[in-house]
Amino acid sequence: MDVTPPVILGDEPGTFPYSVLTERHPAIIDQVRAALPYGPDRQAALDALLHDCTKGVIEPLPADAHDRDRWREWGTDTYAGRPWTDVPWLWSESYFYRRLLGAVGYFTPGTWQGVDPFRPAKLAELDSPETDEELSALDGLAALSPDERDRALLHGSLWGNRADLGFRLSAADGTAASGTPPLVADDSAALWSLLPPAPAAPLLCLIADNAGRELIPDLLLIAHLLGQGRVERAVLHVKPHPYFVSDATPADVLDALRRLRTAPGAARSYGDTLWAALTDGRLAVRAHPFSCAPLPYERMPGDLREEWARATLTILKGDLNYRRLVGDRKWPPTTGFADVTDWFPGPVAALRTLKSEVITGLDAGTETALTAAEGQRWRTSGSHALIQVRR
Ligand SMILES: O=P(O)(O)OC[C@@]1(O)O[C@H](CO)[C@@H](O)[C@@H]1O
Repeated sequence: MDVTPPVILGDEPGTFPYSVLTERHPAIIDQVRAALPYGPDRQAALDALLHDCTKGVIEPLPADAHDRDRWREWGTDTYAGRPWTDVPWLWSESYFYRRLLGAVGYFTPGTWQGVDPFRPAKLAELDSPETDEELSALDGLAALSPDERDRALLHGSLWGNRADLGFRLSAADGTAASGTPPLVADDSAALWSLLPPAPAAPLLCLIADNAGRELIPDLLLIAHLLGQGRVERAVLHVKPHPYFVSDATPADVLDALRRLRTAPGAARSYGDTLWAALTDGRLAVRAHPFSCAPLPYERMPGDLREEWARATLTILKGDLNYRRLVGDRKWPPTTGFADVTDWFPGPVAALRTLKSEVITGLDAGTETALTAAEGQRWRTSGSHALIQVRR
């Protein structure tokens, strides 16, 4: 008997996925219109997308789209003609961002080719006083014990996942929740045991999520692990094009590096470490097309499978990567994390704040306590976090 629970759709009014499709996506279209002075042709394309994604059905990509065939393989042949709310939520969200980039002319020769519609918001965050504060806090790390420093940098990367610009559009007061309650699952001991101080792990892969205030602590963690000799080589996976509002692209990596190297104090030396690691090849940045695929990682192509099989550890950051890792399904929360990730080609860790319904690997007591205190809100509020590891 097949006991795999159903994939999450966006078809139930009152649920978080439904609100993303019917409220968040229109709000993102407005945000994009306000961010850059798109001309009448682009405004009309955005009008058409707004109509399509709220009142229309899924349309295939135009015949001349460079990635039309890729998207046919990824699902447009199956889902074209269906309402956006009736297909897997993971798929419809991802397709929305592809269509948005099409509407603003990101892929077509002309003024807007290659212009990230989310860049103004990303830069504002990167240059904010909050980022200044986070960078100056690095000066205090030298006074900590090695274990405390490890923990501070790991938790910096974990909680950096709250800094998600798309998520803030939906947070009740426009900001993500503050405070850091205990983790709902914490396998950090297993994570550190995979990355002992010696011998150095030959390869760490980190699959990044958001730019700005999440990417900076991700880079700091990588610099720390390289600097400590826990890791010989690291590959940072980012998105090949703008995605889910604030997801990191190669351009965002360069912006983050610039931010670190122009900061005073310890931040600058972390930036210098990263610069040196990039130039001598100990750190590589990769932007694979599958990073923007609307599919679970279980369907990863052979080259990624091969790389992640070689890695001592692959760390996946954030909510969307978690959904893609465990499958965006209605798992009972106590389903074993190791059971749903047993197909992953090597040891894998998830560092995630909880921003959507899907969850695995909780113990029954934790689930009961969270639900008693908050109803189901703990699943989506972004105020809880986890570190889960499968060796
Ligand atoms: O992956 P991230 O940045 O942590 O979160 C992405 C997110 O904001 O977008 C989705 C809803 O659009 C949810 O999975 C989640 O809330």
